[in-house]
Amino acid sequence: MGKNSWDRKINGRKTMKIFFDIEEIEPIEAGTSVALGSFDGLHIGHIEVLNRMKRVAEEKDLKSFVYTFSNHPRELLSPDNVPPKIMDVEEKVQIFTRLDFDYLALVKFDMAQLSIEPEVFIETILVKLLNMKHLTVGYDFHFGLKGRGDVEMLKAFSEQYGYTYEIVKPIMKNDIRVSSTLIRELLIEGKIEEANYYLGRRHFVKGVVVRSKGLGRTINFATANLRIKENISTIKSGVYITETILRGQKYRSVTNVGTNPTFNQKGIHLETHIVGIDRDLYDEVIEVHFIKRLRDEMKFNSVDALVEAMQNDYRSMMAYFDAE
Ligand SMILES: Cc1cc2nc3c(=O)[nH]c(=O)nc-3n(C[C@H](O)[C@H](O)[C@H](O)COP(=O)(O)O)c2cc1C
Ligand SMILES: Nc1ncnc2c1ncn2[C@@H]1O[C@H](COP(=O)(O)OP(=O)(O)O)[C@@H](O)[C@H]1O
Repeated sequence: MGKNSWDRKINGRKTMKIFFDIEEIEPIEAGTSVALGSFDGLHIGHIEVLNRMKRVAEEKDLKSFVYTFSNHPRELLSPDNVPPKIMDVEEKVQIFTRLDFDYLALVKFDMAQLSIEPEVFIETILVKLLNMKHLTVGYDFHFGLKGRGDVEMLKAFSEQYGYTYEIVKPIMKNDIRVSSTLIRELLIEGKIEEANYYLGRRHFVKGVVVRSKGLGRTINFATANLRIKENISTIKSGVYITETILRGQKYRSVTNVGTNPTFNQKGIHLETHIVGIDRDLYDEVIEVHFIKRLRDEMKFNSVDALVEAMQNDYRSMMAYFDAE
């Protein structure tokens, strides 16, 4: 196994092999059914592409292969206009692992990827390296130098290189085209229920619990603080009803995303109070799943007023779950 690749194991069963670098990809004798895309957010449109790719892999006895990126191509293309990420590599890996493919390549989108001629990408990466026999992509996928590669080019080369293809049409819901941009906007506006609807699942943030100032315990409201992650700022500040997964168990929780203005703090962070937990969680990994937004984060005049508001949030959260 290469230095950067992982073998994911679930219940001892070997499942998905992950490559973090093109150099790590090994020859795949059996041939592959490939899904190609950025897949930020992994919404219902992406899931459709991935499911169709997997179905063909099963039908044609090919290996299922997801080729995606660990960063957004726009970080190189237009650094001043990089969309906030819906999810980072940690969350992507989490969902891909659940979907269970044979191979996942999380390629860093660098100068080499940016400057590759699309025809060369098809020949050297898809055909030669991945031994691609079938390709599934979304209707608007672009690749290679200046984004010149598109579905028409992929179709045009299929006969010469001996692969079949399927182009997946946009998924529509309520006359709205589901896209990463749509979901990003909904999260930024705090419309979590709508975002979840188009994601086909609950938006979540996964991370390590870090030590903070220890104020939570002094107000009898311990909160697990996540290590700062870039994609936290994609969610509008405020208080949310959430469900937290810790060591595979689900817990009710109430979460604040914001800067804690009452304590004049800086920088956006995410902290959650988990029901039924009364122990140290430092260094543990938790997943916070967003369900409903309760209110804006506010600057209170006193700690007492803040505590009262937090107790109110707690009661709203408990009432929500009791009614479920
Ligand atoms: C449910 C909930 C609601 C919160 N609402 C606010 C708020 O409106 N304004 C604010 O300044 N901080 C808010 N906070 C953050 C608290 O100020 C924070 O939990 C406290 O400062 C303890 O921080 P520490 O864990 O970093 O010690 C909220 C936290 C929770 C869990
Ligand atoms: N119910 C709970 N929800 C969240 N964290 C809890 C809970 N009970 C205990 N903890 C632990 O207490 C810590 C939070 O206490 P707090 O005083 O807010 O400290 P800090 O400022 O370091 O976050 C969490 O990181 C976790 O280790």
